[in-house]
Amino acid sequence: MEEPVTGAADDEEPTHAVIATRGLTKRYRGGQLAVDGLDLTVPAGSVFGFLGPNGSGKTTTIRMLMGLIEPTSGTARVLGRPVPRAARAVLPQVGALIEGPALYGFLSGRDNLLRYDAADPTADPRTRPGRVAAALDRVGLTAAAGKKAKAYSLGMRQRLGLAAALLQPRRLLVLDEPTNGLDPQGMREIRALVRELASDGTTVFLSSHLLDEIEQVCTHVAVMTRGRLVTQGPVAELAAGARGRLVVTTPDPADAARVLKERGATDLVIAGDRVTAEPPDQDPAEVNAALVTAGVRVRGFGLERGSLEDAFVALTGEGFDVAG
Ligand SMILES: Nc1ncnc2c1ncn2[C@@H]1O[C@H](COP(=O)(O)OP(=O)(O)OP(=O)(O)O)[C@@H](O)[C@H]1O
Repeated sequence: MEEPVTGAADDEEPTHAVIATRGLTKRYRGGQLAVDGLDLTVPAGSVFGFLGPNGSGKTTTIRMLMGLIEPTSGTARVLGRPVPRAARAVLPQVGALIEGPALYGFLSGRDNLLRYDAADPTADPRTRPGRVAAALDRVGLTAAAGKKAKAYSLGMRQRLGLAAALLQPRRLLVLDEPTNGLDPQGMREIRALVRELASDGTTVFLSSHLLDEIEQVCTHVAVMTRGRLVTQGPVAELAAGARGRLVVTTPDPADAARVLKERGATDLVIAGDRVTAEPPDQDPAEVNAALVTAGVRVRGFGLERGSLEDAFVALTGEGFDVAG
């Protein structure tokens, strides 16, 4: 019954991967290819952002990882075990917040958690009140614990959902769009909470369609578009990869491009009086001097700061706020 953790197929698996998928694919019955050959590697201890516009396949992936739907093909491992096959063994170690928490509005926040905890057959009833109090404290809801959940703001509901996910110690938290629909204050609270949880060593996998959210809280990112993985890796590396495009503004763009090319700049683009390029590996001051020496009239010279957004646009060739 138990799947061996090691085996031929595991040899290539990075030992610290908390989530690893290989060729994971989901085609829905209607024919929609929602996830297409996904190879995802989520390192232990990371705050991993799963970034993509609406309809890019994030929720479908998460549902496969949580054993809620079967992949059409490919494999997925969570905490080293195959899902959905070993889902029952794995999922108790995973806290999940998917598509908003299911709460009873007529019950208080505390009573919701007590009910939640009671539904877990492994949870000792004698230690229940302590567990619930600790979870409420963790998400900052102690003062509001006696209020009915229907009187909670959306942000408070999300926090209560997180508290439910945190009743047991978890090695992995999976959060599907945890700040969706929240006001800026609610977003800040959830982000702070995610950072705090991660600092305790819990791996957090969160999906988002918000670039700046990923930049603010995540150590790693995978970028999805139309069911396909475009790239994945540390956020800093990705943003750095997009950094430092050279921008020269000049009435002599053709001459500028020639000089830049001679100096080793690549990927030159001329647009009106703007020449942009991947800068050569030398002091920008030298490049500027070379332009001036060659008689190029330089109005502006600089290196653009790269962002994850630049990386995304460069990788996908599209703006970010596109639907489906
Ligand atoms: N149950 C389903 N049956 C058929 N198609 C589906 C189903 N669920 C999702 N899809 C389609 O699969 C694609 C991926 O959807 P998915 O919900 O995984 O994307 P997403 O990135 O999570 O987007 P969102 O943020 O809008 O939820 C979309 O084109 C969607 O219309």
